[in-house]
Amino acid sequence: MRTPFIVGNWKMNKTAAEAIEFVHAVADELPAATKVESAVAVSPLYVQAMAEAAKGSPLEIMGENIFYEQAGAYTGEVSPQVLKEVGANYVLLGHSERRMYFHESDEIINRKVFAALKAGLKPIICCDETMGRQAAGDKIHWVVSQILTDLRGLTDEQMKLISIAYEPSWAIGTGKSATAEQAEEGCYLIRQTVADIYNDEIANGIRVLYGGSVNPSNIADLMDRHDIDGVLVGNASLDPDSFLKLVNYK
Ligand SMILES: O=C(CO)COP(=O)(O)O
Repeated sequence: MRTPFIVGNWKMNKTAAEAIEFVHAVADELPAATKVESAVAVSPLYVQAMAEAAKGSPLEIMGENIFYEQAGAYTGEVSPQVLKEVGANYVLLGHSERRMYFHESDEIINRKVFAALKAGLKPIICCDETMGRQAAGDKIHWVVSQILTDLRGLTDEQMKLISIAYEPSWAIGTGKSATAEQAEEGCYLIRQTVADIYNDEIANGIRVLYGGSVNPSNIADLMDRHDIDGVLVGNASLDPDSFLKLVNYK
C-alpha cells in the first residue's frame, strides 16, 4: 500500500517570516503521516527555521535542489549533507524550471540522485513533458528517456527511497491541469518503465506523483486514480488554507 504524498513546491516565493507563519497555521491541522504524508519544498535559506517550527508535526520540510557533491569549491551551491543536517529528509530533483533555466541535464540529475542518497535525503525526481515533443511523435517517449538516465545505476534498495513526479510543462503554472486521464497515463508510463528496468515489486512500491495546476478542486479526481500516489503543487500550496484542503482531499 502506497501512502498518499501531498507535496508543495514553493519555488522562489515567501519571505522567511511568512514561511514560519505558514508552519504555525498548518502544523496542528495535518493528518498523521501514516495516513497522508505532507511536505513543502522551500528555499534552503529557511529550511532549518521551518524544520524547527514544524518539530512534532507531520509536516516535512524539503529542499528544492542540491548540488552533486557534498562539499568543496562550488560557490553558491547547496550541499546535500548540510540540507540533511538542518532538517530536510526529502529533496526535489530535476524540476522542469531547473532543467529550463539552469540547463540541468539528465546526467547531472543522475549525479544529484546519488548525492542525495549519500546524504540520507530521499529524492523526488521530476520529469517533464512538452506538447511539442509529443506532437513531434518522439520514438522513445520523452518521459521514458529522462527517467532511464535519471535512475541509471540505482540498486533495488535505493529505488525504495525514490519517488517520481510527472509534470507536463504545459500544465505548470498555467491553470490548465492535465485531465485525470492524461495525468494517470503519464504516471502509469513511469511505473511501467520502472517495472521494465527493475521489476513489478519495485514498480508497485514506488510513489508516482502528478504536478501541474493541481488545486483543492481537482485534487480528489486525480488522487482517485490507481497510478497517481500524490501531487506536487506550486501556486495552490502557498496559502495555508489551500494547503490544508489539499492534504485533506478525501
Ligand atoms: O511546478 C509545479 C510543482 O512542482 C506545479 O506548479 P503549479 O501547481 O503552480 O502549476
